[in-house]
Amino acid sequence: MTEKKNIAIMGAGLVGSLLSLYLAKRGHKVDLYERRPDLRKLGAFGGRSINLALSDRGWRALRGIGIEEQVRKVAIPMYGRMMHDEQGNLTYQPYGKEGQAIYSVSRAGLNVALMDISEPDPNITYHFNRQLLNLDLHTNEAEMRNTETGEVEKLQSQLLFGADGAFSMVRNAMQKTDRYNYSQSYLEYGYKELTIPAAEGGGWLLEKHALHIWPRGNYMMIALPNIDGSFTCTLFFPYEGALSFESIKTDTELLNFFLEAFPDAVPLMPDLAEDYFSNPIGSLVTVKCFPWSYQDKALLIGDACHAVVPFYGQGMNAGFEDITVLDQMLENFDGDWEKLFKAFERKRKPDADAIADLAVMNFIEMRDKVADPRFLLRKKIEARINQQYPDKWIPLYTMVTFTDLPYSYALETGRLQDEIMKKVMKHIQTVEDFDKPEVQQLLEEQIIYKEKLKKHTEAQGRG
Ligand SMILES: Cc1cc2nc3c(=O)[nH]c(=O)nc-3n(C[C@H](O)[C@H](O)[C@H](O)COP(=O)(O)OP(=O)(O)OC[C@H]3O[C@@H](n4cnc5c(N)ncnc54)[C@H](O)[C@@H]3O)c2cc1C
Ligand SMILES: NC(=O)C1=CN([C@@H]2O[C@H](COP(=O)(O)OP(=O)(O)OC[C@H]3O[C@@H](n4cnc5c(N)ncnc54)[C@H](OP(=O)(O)O)[C@@H]3O)[C@@H](O)[C@H]2O)C=CC1
Ligand SMILES: Nc1ccccc1C(=O)C[C@H](N)C(=O)O
Repeated sequence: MTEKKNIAIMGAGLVGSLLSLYLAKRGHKVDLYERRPDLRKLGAFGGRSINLALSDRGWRALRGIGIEEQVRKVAIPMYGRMMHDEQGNLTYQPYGKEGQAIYSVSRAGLNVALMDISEPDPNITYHFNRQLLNLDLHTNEAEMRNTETGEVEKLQSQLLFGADGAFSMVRNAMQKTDRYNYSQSYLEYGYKELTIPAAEGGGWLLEKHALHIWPRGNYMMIALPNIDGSFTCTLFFPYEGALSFESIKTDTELLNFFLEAFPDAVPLMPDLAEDYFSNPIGSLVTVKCFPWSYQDKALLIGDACHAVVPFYGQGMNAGFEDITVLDQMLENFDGDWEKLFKAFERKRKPDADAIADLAVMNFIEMRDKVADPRFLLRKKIEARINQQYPDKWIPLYTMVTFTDLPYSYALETGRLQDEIMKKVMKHIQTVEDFDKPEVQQLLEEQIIYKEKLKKHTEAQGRG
């Protein structure tokens, strides 16, 4: 039996709260330190409703701790994308096969559910209003500020997890160690959250089982449904330039821009100007770093070691998958934490890098390509290929969203499939063209080639 540890988790966000349950399940004593106040005492979570898309990787981690069904009750399935053009015309693209969906959940609601389920565990203690200021990695001595009193306290733990998000202080401490690799890259875009309220008397003003997109080439707005009937909209917009956060300064400029760009949304957004001018602009950053651990003392997890831009809706899902992977490794654990941390970071780093790249690629798909009929035709053709070769061809979006195939495998296979799709699409003008003998023959050849390449790569990997 391995020794039970006193573990400190910095950050009681989505990943920290879920991680506490997995560690306590194995008998460890867990203390969580969160710089914000207890969300549950803020009443309606500060008034704003911000949601996230939860998909298979996230569900798997919730299932592992027995909380899947509870979350499903308040999750809204979104079966596809609903595109809105400049005239208000709608086009629909399913995410996967019938029944496959990504689920809109309230960020605060999920965090609260995780806290509510973990707090009664005698091995788990939450400490709110405690901000990590400094960490000495050699001793694991942390300097914590009580944000209510301003007092600074010292804290000692045997093991420490950094689940403190994209701007992690635990990572900050690691960055000061020898030969530490770190990069951060900001997009020239920011985001602003806006609202479409519920219909009078209740209900949703747009189709509730879809993720809505207003793709406009250089920028876009999206909307995800909430259970109270409202939608949270997010405008992804350049910081600077002719049409940008910088260029829109007055209510009139804002309304004129929205009437031109999103005319069908304007009548649904009575608080547009108030939301727009009072809500902050969020920045969009990719953070890559390595290693993720320090000796047998500390490990980063979630956004703290791999913050990705939100366009694939995978940031939290990837963080939750970190926990599933770590838990699998703990199953055969021999008590050597340093070895475990090293194995974990080696396994997850290529996948974290892959989802970071995929997320940037999906921004271009969402803001631009989805408005192109050729792109939508291509998606239909890919669905037909998947039907015809179910075990040889899985669309990239499906691999990322509806399977637990490693993100790095999905990225690599997706690139190969993209090459093949380009060749196939040269022969296709309508869905019916898919059945033409020349298309079928080309596809057959390409699938054989792809399978050979896969076997070759696998053999190399083994060698
Ligand atoms: C606009 C937007 C949309 C997104 N949409 C999706 C989506 O649809 N699907 C998806 O899977 N992901 C999405 N994400 C990503 C997702 O929000 C993150 O991946 C996820 O929140 C990461 O969880 P985490 O617990 O690692 O970090 P966080 O949720 O940031 O939690 C970190 C916690 O640590 C606390 N903390 C920070 N510093 C300190 C400190 N010094 N001391 C103590 N505590 C500290 C913070 O207060 C916070 O509570 C989106 C992100 C953005 C910005
Ligand atoms: N990958 C991405 O592009 C982004 C990811 N996220 C992730 O979303 C989750 C929650 O988002 P949310 O609650 O809105 O988080 P916030 O945007 O509120 O960020 C939390 C805190 O981080 C600090 N912070 C914010 N932006 C920066 C910055 N550019 N540089 C340094 N510090 C910054 C701020 O602290 P202070 O006030 O003390 O300065 C802020 O209060 C987090 O996981 C975060 O990791 C959030 C934004 C972008
Ligand atoms: N949750 C998000 C937040 C911001 C931007 C995109 C999403 C998505 O989920 C996009 C979805 N995966 C899509 O490809 O249509």
